[in-house]
Amino acid sequence: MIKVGVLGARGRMGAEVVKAVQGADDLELVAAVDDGDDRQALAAADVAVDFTRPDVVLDNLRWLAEHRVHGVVGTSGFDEERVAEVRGMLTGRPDVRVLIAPNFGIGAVLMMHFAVKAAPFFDSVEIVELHHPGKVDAPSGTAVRTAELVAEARARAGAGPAPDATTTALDGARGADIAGVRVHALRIAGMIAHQEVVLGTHGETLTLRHDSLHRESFMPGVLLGVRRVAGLPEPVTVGIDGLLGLS
Ligand SMILES: NC(=O)C1=CN([C@@H]2O[C@H](COP(=O)(O)OP(=O)(O)OC[C@H]3O[C@@H](n4cnc5c(N)ncnc54)[C@H](OP(=O)(O)O)[C@@H]3O)[C@@H](O)[C@H]2O)C=CC1
Ligand SMILES: O=C(O)C1=N[C@H](C(=O)O)C[C@H](O)C1
Repeated sequence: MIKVGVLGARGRMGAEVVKAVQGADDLELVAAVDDGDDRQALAAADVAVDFTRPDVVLDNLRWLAEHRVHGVVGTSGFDEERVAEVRGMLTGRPDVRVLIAPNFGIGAVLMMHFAVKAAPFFDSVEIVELHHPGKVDAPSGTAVRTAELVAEARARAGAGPAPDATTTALDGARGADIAGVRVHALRIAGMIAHQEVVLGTHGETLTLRHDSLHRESFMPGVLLGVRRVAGLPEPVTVGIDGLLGLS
Protein backbone atom coordinates (compact mmCIF):
# COMPACT_ATOMS: atom_id res chain seq x y z
CA MET A 1 0.00 0.00 0.00
CA ILE A 2 1.21 3.51 -0.81
CA LYS A 3 0.32 5.97 1.97
CA VAL A 4 -1.05 9.16 0.42
CA GLY A 5 -1.68 12.65 1.80
CA VAL A 6 -3.65 15.38 0.04
CA LEU A 7 -2.97 19.13 0.33
CA GLY A 8 -5.91 21.33 -0.66
CA ALA A 9 -8.18 18.42 0.29
CA ARG A 10 -11.38 20.51 0.56
CA GLY A 11 -10.83 22.26 -2.78
CA ARG A 12 -12.40 21.34 -6.13
CA MET A 13 -9.49 19.11 -7.20
CA GLY A 14 -8.34 18.00 -3.74
CA ALA A 15 -11.79 16.60 -2.91
CA GLU A 16 -11.74 14.61 -6.15
CA VAL A 17 -8.25 13.27 -5.33
CA VAL A 18 -9.43 12.20 -1.84
CA LYS A 19 -12.25 10.19 -3.48
CA ALA A 20 -9.92 8.66 -6.09
CA VAL A 21 -7.35 7.60 -3.47
CA GLN A 22 -10.06 6.13 -1.24
CA GLY A 23 -11.36 4.16 -4.23
CA ALA A 24 -7.96 2.63 -5.14
CA ASP A 25 -7.06 -0.78 -3.65
CA ASP A 26 -3.32 -0.09 -3.57
CA LEU A 27 -3.50 3.38 -1.96
CA GLU A 28 -4.29 4.43 1.61
CA LEU A 29 -5.37 7.97 2.46
CA VAL A 30 -3.46 8.97 5.62
CA ALA A 31 -3.92 12.76 5.59
CA ALA A 32 -6.35 15.27 4.11
CA VAL A 33 -5.06 18.79 4.79
CA ASP A 34 -6.46 22.15 3.75
CA ASP A 35 -5.80 25.82 4.52
CA GLY A 36 -5.22 26.37 8.23
CA ASP A 37 -4.84 22.65 9.08
CA ASP A 38 -1.72 21.24 10.75
CA ARG A 39 0.49 19.58 8.10
CA GLN A 40 1.97 17.13 10.64
CA ALA A 41 -0.39 14.31 9.58
CA LEU A 42 1.36 14.36 6.18
CA ALA A 43 4.59 13.11 7.76
CA ALA A 44 3.02 9.62 7.75
CA ALA A 45 2.58 9.72 3.96
CA ASP A 46 4.87 8.23 1.31
CA VAL A 47 3.45 10.62 -1.28
CA ALA A 48 1.55 13.90 -0.94
CA VAL A 49 -0.61 15.33 -3.73
CA ASP A 50 -0.80 19.15 -3.86
CA PHE A 51 -3.72 20.96 -5.47
CA THR A 52 -3.61 24.26 -3.58
CA ARG A 53 -2.61 27.68 -4.89
CA PRO A 54 0.43 29.04 -6.71
CA ASP A 55 1.28 31.29 -3.73
CA VAL A 56 1.42 28.46 -1.15
CA VAL A 57 2.62 25.40 -3.07
CA LEU A 58 6.37 26.11 -2.73
CA ASP A 59 6.08 26.31 1.05
CA ASN A 60 4.22 22.99 1.04
CA LEU A 61 6.93 21.39 -1.12
CA ARG A 62 9.67 22.64 1.19
CA TRP A 63 7.84 21.07 4.15
CA LEU A 64 7.40 17.78 2.27
CA ALA A 65 11.08 17.67 1.27
CA GLU A 66 12.11 18.27 4.88
CA HIS A 67 9.87 15.39 5.96
CA ARG A 68 11.07 13.13 3.10
CA VAL A 69 7.64 12.82 1.47
CA HIS A 70 7.45 12.60 -2.35
CA GLY A 71 5.32 15.29 -4.02
CA VAL A 72 2.82 15.00 -6.87
CA VAL A 73 1.88 18.54 -7.82
CA GLY A 74 -1.02 19.76 -9.92
CA THR A 75 -1.02 23.34 -8.66
CA SER A 76 -0.36 25.77 -11.50
CA GLY A 77 2.19 28.58 -11.79
CA PHE A 78 5.45 26.67 -12.30
CA ASP A 79 7.83 28.51 -14.59
CA GLU A 80 11.51 27.53 -15.01
CA GLU A 81 12.52 29.65 -12.01
CA ARG A 82 10.06 27.95 -9.66
CA VAL A 83 10.99 24.48 -10.95
CA ALA A 84 14.64 25.38 -10.23
CA GLU A 85 13.63 26.41 -6.71
CA VAL A 86 12.09 22.95 -6.17
CA ARG A 87 15.28 21.32 -7.49
CA GLY A 88 17.21 23.39 -4.95
CA MET A 89 14.96 22.13 -2.12
CA LEU A 90 15.86 18.56 -3.04
CA THR A 91 19.62 19.10 -3.07
CA GLY A 92 21.09 16.71 -0.50
CA ARG A 93 17.84 14.72 -0.37
CA PRO A 94 18.41 11.99 -2.98
CA ASP A 95 15.52 9.90 -1.64
CA VAL A 96 12.80 12.48 -2.41
CA ARG A 97 11.10 12.99 -5.80
CA VAL A 98 8.70 15.66 -7.05
CA LEU A 99 6.43 15.34 -10.09
CA ILE A 100 4.90 18.62 -11.31
CA ALA A 101 2.26 18.31 -14.02
CA PRO A 102 0.63 21.37 -15.63
CA ASN A 103 -2.18 19.02 -16.65
CA PHE A 104 -2.94 15.46 -15.51
CA GLY A 105 -5.60 14.93 -18.17
CA ILE A 106 -4.37 12.34 -20.65
CA GLY A 107 -6.28 13.96 -23.52
CA ALA A 108 -4.81 17.33 -22.60
CA VAL A 109 -1.27 15.90 -22.61
CA LEU A 110 -1.94 14.40 -26.04
CA MET A 111 -3.34 17.70 -27.31
CA MET A 112 -0.10 19.41 -26.25
CA HIS A 113 1.92 16.74 -28.07
CA PHE A 114 -0.12 17.12 -31.24
CA ALA A 115 0.31 20.91 -31.05
CA VAL A 116 4.09 20.52 -30.84
CA LYS A 117 4.08 18.17 -33.86
CA ALA A 118 1.87 20.51 -35.91
CA ALA A 119 3.38 23.88 -34.97
CA PRO A 120 6.36 23.93 -37.42
CA PHE A 121 4.04 23.26 -40.38
CA PHE A 122 1.86 26.38 -39.93
CA ASP A 123 2.53 30.13 -40.19
CA SER A 124 0.19 31.02 -37.32
CA VAL A 125 -0.53 29.43 -33.97
CA GLU A 126 -2.55 30.89 -31.12
CA ILE A 127 -4.00 29.33 -27.97
CA VAL A 128 -7.42 29.86 -26.44
CA GLU A 129 -7.97 28.46 -22.95
CA LEU A 130 -11.45 28.39 -21.39
CA HIS A 131 -12.03 27.70 -17.68
CA HIS A 132 -14.55 27.96 -14.86
CA PRO A 133 -14.75 31.45 -13.33
CA GLY A 134 -13.39 30.21 -9.94
CA LYS A 135 -9.89 29.90 -11.42
CA VAL A 136 -7.48 32.41 -9.81
CA ASP A 137 -4.66 32.41 -12.39
CA ALA A 138 -4.61 33.41 -16.06
CA PRO A 139 -3.54 32.19 -18.46
CA SER A 140 -3.77 28.57 -17.31
CA GLY A 141 -0.61 26.59 -16.57
CA THR A 142 -1.53 24.26 -19.42
CA ALA A 143 -1.74 27.14 -21.90
CA VAL A 144 1.58 28.59 -20.74
CA ARG A 145 3.28 25.19 -21.06
CA THR A 146 1.70 24.59 -24.49
CA ALA A 147 2.89 28.00 -25.70
CA GLU A 148 6.42 27.35 -24.45
CA LEU A 149 6.59 23.90 -26.09
CA VAL A 150 5.12 25.20 -29.36
CA ALA A 151 7.60 28.11 -29.39
CA GLU A 152 10.52 25.70 -28.80
CA ALA A 153 9.31 23.41 -31.63
CA ARG A 154 9.00 26.37 -34.01
CA ALA A 155 12.44 27.68 -33.07
CA ARG A 156 13.99 24.22 -33.61
CA ALA A 157 12.37 24.10 -37.06
CA GLY A 158 13.58 27.62 -37.92
CA ALA A 159 10.01 28.97 -38.22
CA GLY A 160 9.70 32.75 -38.16
CA PRO A 161 7.24 34.87 -36.16
CA ALA A 162 3.53 34.45 -36.93
CA PRO A 163 2.17 37.08 -39.34
CA ASP A 164 0.27 39.86 -37.55
CA ALA A 165 -0.35 43.34 -38.97
CA THR A 166 -1.81 44.74 -35.73
CA THR A 167 -0.50 48.24 -35.07
CA THR A 168 -3.20 49.49 -32.71
CA ALA A 169 -5.01 47.38 -30.11
CA LEU A 170 -6.83 47.77 -26.83
CA ASP A 171 -4.92 46.35 -23.86
CA GLY A 172 -5.34 42.56 -23.84
CA ALA A 173 -7.14 42.39 -27.18
CA ARG A 174 -4.39 40.21 -28.67
CA GLY A 175 -3.94 38.14 -25.51
CA ALA A 176 -0.73 37.45 -23.60
CA ASP A 177 2.52 36.98 -25.50
CA ILE A 178 4.27 33.83 -24.27
CA ALA A 179 7.53 33.24 -26.12
CA GLY A 180 5.92 34.79 -29.22
CA VAL A 181 2.72 32.72 -29.00
CA ARG A 182 -0.53 34.59 -28.27
CA VAL A 183 -2.65 33.10 -25.46
CA HIS A 184 -6.26 34.15 -24.79
CA ALA A 185 -8.05 33.29 -21.53
CA LEU A 186 -11.85 33.00 -21.16
CA ARG A 187 -13.66 32.47 -17.82
CA ILE A 188 -17.11 31.02 -18.44
CA ALA A 189 -19.68 29.79 -15.89
CA GLY A 190 -20.54 26.14 -16.51
CA MET A 191 -17.15 25.26 -17.98
CA ILE A 192 -14.40 23.20 -16.29
CA ALA A 193 -11.14 23.21 -18.32
CA HIS A 194 -10.84 23.48 -22.10
CA GLN A 195 -8.18 24.50 -24.59
CA GLU A 196 -7.92 25.11 -28.31
CA VAL A 197 -4.72 25.42 -30.28
CA VAL A 198 -5.56 27.15 -33.56
CA LEU A 199 -3.05 26.81 -36.38
CA GLY A 200 -3.21 28.26 -39.86
CA THR A 201 -1.35 28.58 -43.11
CA HIS A 202 -2.23 29.35 -46.75
CA GLY A 203 -5.73 28.02 -47.46
CA GLU A 204 -6.08 25.77 -44.40
CA THR A 205 -6.43 25.78 -40.64
CA LEU A 206 -6.12 23.07 -38.01
CA THR A 207 -7.83 23.34 -34.62
CA LEU A 208 -6.85 21.01 -31.79
CA ARG A 209 -9.34 21.06 -28.93
CA HIS A 210 -9.44 19.30 -25.61
CA ASP A 211 -12.29 19.43 -23.06
CA SER A 212 -12.20 18.29 -19.45
CA LEU A 213 -15.91 17.86 -18.78
CA HIS A 214 -15.47 16.66 -15.18
CA ARG A 215 -12.58 16.81 -12.69
CA GLU A 216 -12.60 12.98 -12.71
CA SER A 217 -10.77 13.38 -16.04
CA PHE A 218 -7.58 14.31 -14.15
CA MET A 219 -7.65 11.33 -11.77
CA PRO A 220 -6.05 8.56 -13.90
CA GLY A 221 -3.06 10.87 -14.42
CA VAL A 222 -2.88 11.83 -10.74
CA LEU A 223 -3.00 8.19 -9.57
CA LEU A 224 -0.37 7.24 -12.16
CA GLY A 225 1.84 9.97 -10.71
CA VAL A 226 1.24 8.78 -7.14
CA ARG A 227 2.19 5.20 -8.08
CA ARG A 228 5.28 6.14 -10.07
CA VAL A 229 6.77 9.25 -8.43
CA ALA A 230 9.11 7.36 -6.04
CA GLY A 231 10.76 5.58 -8.98
CA LEU A 232 11.37 8.62 -11.18
CA PRO A 233 15.00 8.99 -12.28
CA GLU A 234 15.31 12.77 -11.71
CA PRO A 235 14.65 14.68 -8.46
CA VAL A 236 12.11 16.86 -10.31
CA THR A 237 10.03 15.79 -13.32
CA VAL A 238 7.74 18.18 -15.21
CA GLY A 239 4.74 16.62 -16.95
CA ILE A 240 3.43 13.06 -17.10
CA ASP A 241 4.48 12.63 -20.75
CA GLY A 242 7.32 10.28 -19.81
CA LEU A 243 5.02 8.16 -17.63
CA LEU A 244 2.71 7.78 -20.65
CA GLY A 245 5.60 6.79 -22.94
CA LEU A 246 5.26 10.02 -24.93
CA SER A 247 8.74 11.48 -24.58
N1 LIG B 1 -2.50 19.88 -13.11
C1 LIG B 1 -3.80 19.65 -13.32
O1 LIG B 1 -4.19 18.69 -14.03
C2 LIG B 1 -4.81 20.55 -12.70
C3 LIG B 1 -4.38 21.62 -11.97
N2 LIG B 1 -5.27 22.43 -11.34
C4 LIG B 1 -4.69 23.45 -10.48
O2 LIG B 1 -4.82 23.02 -9.13
C5 LIG B 1 -4.93 24.15 -8.28
C6 LIG B 1 -6.18 23.99 -7.41
O3 LIG B 1 -7.33 24.09 -8.23
P1 LIG B 1 -8.79 23.97 -7.59
O4 LIG B 1 -8.91 22.69 -6.84
O5 LIG B 1 -9.74 24.29 -8.66
O6 LIG B 1 -8.75 25.19 -6.53
P2 LIG B 1 -9.58 25.33 -5.18
O7 LIG B 1 -9.48 26.78 -4.80
O8 LIG B 1 -10.92 24.71 -5.32
O9 LIG B 1 -8.75 24.45 -4.13
C7 LIG B 1 -7.56 24.82 -3.52
C8 LIG B 1 -7.68 24.42 -2.05
O10 LIG B 1 -6.41 24.60 -1.41
C9 LIG B 1 -6.66 25.24 -0.16
N3 LIG B 1 -5.46 25.86 0.34
C10 LIG B 1 -5.06 27.16 0.28
N4 LIG B 1 -3.89 27.31 0.92
C11 LIG B 1 -3.55 26.09 1.41
C12 LIG B 1 -2.44 25.62 2.17
N5 LIG B 1 -1.44 26.43 2.54
N6 LIG B 1 -2.41 24.30 2.50
C13 LIG B 1 -3.40 23.47 2.14
N7 LIG B 1 -4.48 23.87 1.44
C14 LIG B 1 -4.54 25.16 1.06
C15 LIG B 1 -7.77 26.22 -0.50
O11 LIG B 1 -8.35 26.76 0.66
P3 LIG B 1 -8.99 28.26 0.55
O12 LIG B 1 -10.17 28.13 -0.37
O13 LIG B 1 -9.35 28.56 1.96
O14 LIG B 1 -7.90 29.14 -0.02
C16 LIG B 1 -8.69 25.31 -1.30
O15 LIG B 1 -9.49 24.50 -0.46
C17 LIG B 1 -4.93 25.38 -9.19
O16 LIG B 1 -3.63 25.90 -9.28
C18 LIG B 1 -5.36 24.80 -10.54
O17 LIG B 1 -4.90 25.56 -11.61
C19 LIG B 1 -6.61 22.22 -11.43
C20 LIG B 1 -7.11 21.19 -12.19
C21 LIG B 1 -6.24 20.27 -12.87
O1 LIG C 1 -7.73 25.63 -12.50
C1 LIG C 1 -8.10 24.66 -13.22
O2 LIG C 1 -9.26 24.25 -13.22
C2 LIG C 1 -7.11 24.00 -14.06
N1 LIG C 1 -5.87 24.32 -13.93
C3 LIG C 1 -4.76 23.78 -14.64
C4 LIG C 1 -4.10 24.84 -15.47
O3 LIG C 1 -3.95 25.98 -14.99
O4 LIG C 1 -3.70 24.54 -16.59
C5 LIG C 1 -5.12 22.52 -15.41
C6 LIG C 1 -6.49 22.54 -16.02
O5 LIG C 1 -6.49 23.45 -17.07
C7 LIG C 1 -7.54 22.91 -14.98
